[in-house]
Amino acid sequence: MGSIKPMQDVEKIIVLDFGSQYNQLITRRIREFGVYSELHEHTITLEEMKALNPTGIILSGGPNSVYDEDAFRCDERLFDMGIPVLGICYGMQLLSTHFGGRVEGATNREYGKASINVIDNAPLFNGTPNDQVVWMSHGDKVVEAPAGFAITATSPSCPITAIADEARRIYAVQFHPEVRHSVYGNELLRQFAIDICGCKGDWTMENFVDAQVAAIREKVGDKKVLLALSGGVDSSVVGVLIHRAIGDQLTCIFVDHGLLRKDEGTQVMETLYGDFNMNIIKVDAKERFMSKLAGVSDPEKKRKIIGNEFIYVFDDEATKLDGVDFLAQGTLYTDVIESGTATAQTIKSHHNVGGLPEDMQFELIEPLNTLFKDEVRALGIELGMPEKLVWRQPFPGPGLGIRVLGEVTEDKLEIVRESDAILRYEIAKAGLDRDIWQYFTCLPNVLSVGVMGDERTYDHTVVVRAVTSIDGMTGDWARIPYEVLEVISQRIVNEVAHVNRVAYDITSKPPATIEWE
Ligand SMILES: Nc1ncnc2c1ncn2[C@@H]1O[C@H](COP(=O)(O)OP(=O)(O)OP(=O)(O)O)[C@@H](O)[C@H]1O
Ligand SMILES: O=c1[nH]c(=O)c2[nH+]cn([C@@H]3O[C@H](COP(=O)(O)O)[C@@H](O)[C@H]3O)c2[nH]1
Ligand SMILES: NC(=O)CC[C@H](N)C(=O)O
Ligand SMILES: [Mg+2]
Repeated sequence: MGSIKPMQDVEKIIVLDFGSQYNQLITRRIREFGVYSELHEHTITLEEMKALNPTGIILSGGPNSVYDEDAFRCDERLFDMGIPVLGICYGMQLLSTHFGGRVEGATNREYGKASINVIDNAPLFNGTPNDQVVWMSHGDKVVEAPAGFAITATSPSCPITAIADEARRIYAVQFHPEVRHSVYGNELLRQFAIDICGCKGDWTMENFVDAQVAAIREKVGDKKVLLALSGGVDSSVVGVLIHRAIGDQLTCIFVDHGLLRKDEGTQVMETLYGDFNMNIIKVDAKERFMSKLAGVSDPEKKRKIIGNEFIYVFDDEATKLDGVDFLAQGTLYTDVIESGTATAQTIKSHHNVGGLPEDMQFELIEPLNTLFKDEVRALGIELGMPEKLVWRQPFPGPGLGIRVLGEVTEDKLEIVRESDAILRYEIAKAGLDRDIWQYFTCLPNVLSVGVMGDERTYDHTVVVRAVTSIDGMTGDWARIPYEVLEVISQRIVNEVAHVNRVAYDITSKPPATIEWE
């Protein structure tokens, strides 16, 4: 995952991805207490793992049963590296069978909170009570612990809840410590990283900046880098980071694809020119994007067309500059996971990951692709960036192209652009812009009957979407006060032509996603 391996010399825990929905939470919980952690595919080889120089390894949960023919496995030599290993759920079942234990399908699936009993002085559970509540999500279970392993926790429904081989420093738990419902889960992960692996816990965003700057310098040498700069948080942070590393070898390209919000093109250029001393080129690519999108209504097709066209624009700019080998993007971990990986299903193809053309010539530099949005914001503050930029709400690369549902036309874009501008104005006026994670309007392409000035209308519905979230992975609909909603609705219907109805989306993520396409 990712093209740059910057953190060679930093103490770190590697999490192997066996497809659990929660595996990304493991890495971020560990980073939260000062130990760098990254997620890697379970197919990683011993040689690749050694190159990462990990201090400990965690095997994540996953949907497979260990005895399935095509169940995900890992390079078994990883167990002989002599560094501590922690198996979680599927990870426990996998390492148990590897060491000669036995796993069976349980008669009942166990899903939700469970009370477990920990033996006295059990490693991993140090300092936590013997009776504790954890969060389980499994169908199979270990029914015979492997030789050399002690059973360190039990529960009525899962007698072998945790095991440990202290001599080999191999540990496993059937429950999910990374999920907040496991009351002492964080403690357990901390014990593993700090006490068992011996990490110092002194990793900070400052170390991250230093390591990334050094790695970017080494990788780029005297070549040139193009940065896809949107004016959003992620690519601006990448811009400052790369500029710190290689100065004028960096050129930023801001693409106006005709799918930007009202006045965004001019605002981005003013802010970025004003605040940073970087080379920025604005490319007017409206015609080429709109002509490629004409007649296309399938959301995944639209995303891929937009992702491809971005790269073709960068290609054209690169040939003008000569000697550009690298393309930098502000890709986050969320973009990677939602676009689908070897183990995770594609939810939607983010233009900058799943939407890239197969014949792309550039080598990618994506220093943020292991981080979550809130971590990137912390990084922006660490880099001394202005708060107004760091706290900007996210805006997706495909822009209004995925907020006009179905075919994108100029008329429909205009409705979204104008209604979105009203929404943003009113949210800021009500002082809610920092509390709500993301807020926008979209056009579902639904016409309905209304009455305006005694006349029948048959016009568009605009949907207001506003969510609270920490990292965009999950979210809840924002409880905007009725008075504010009322003003928003009135203004949109009165001021935006061809709108006679405003609806408010009250769905959380999951089951919905934040954007409608
Ligand atoms: N209009 C654009 N011009 C150039 N690059 C873009 C544009 N829109 C998106 N990108 C590239 O795609 C990446 C992903 O977009 P995304 O919206 O997730 O990040 P961002 O715009 O940097 O931050 P934010 O999430 O705050 O909007 C960006 O980091 C940037 O590299
Ligand atoms: O740069 C981007 N390119 C994309 O293709 C893309 N799709 C969704 N998003 C943003 O990602 C976050 C999660 O969105 P969803 O809940 O809709 O999947 C939200 O913040 C979305 O706005 C994108 N950002
Ligand atoms: N969450 C998990 O890792 C589940 C592991 C395995 N699929 C089971 O059902 O037991
Ligand atoms: Mg953006």
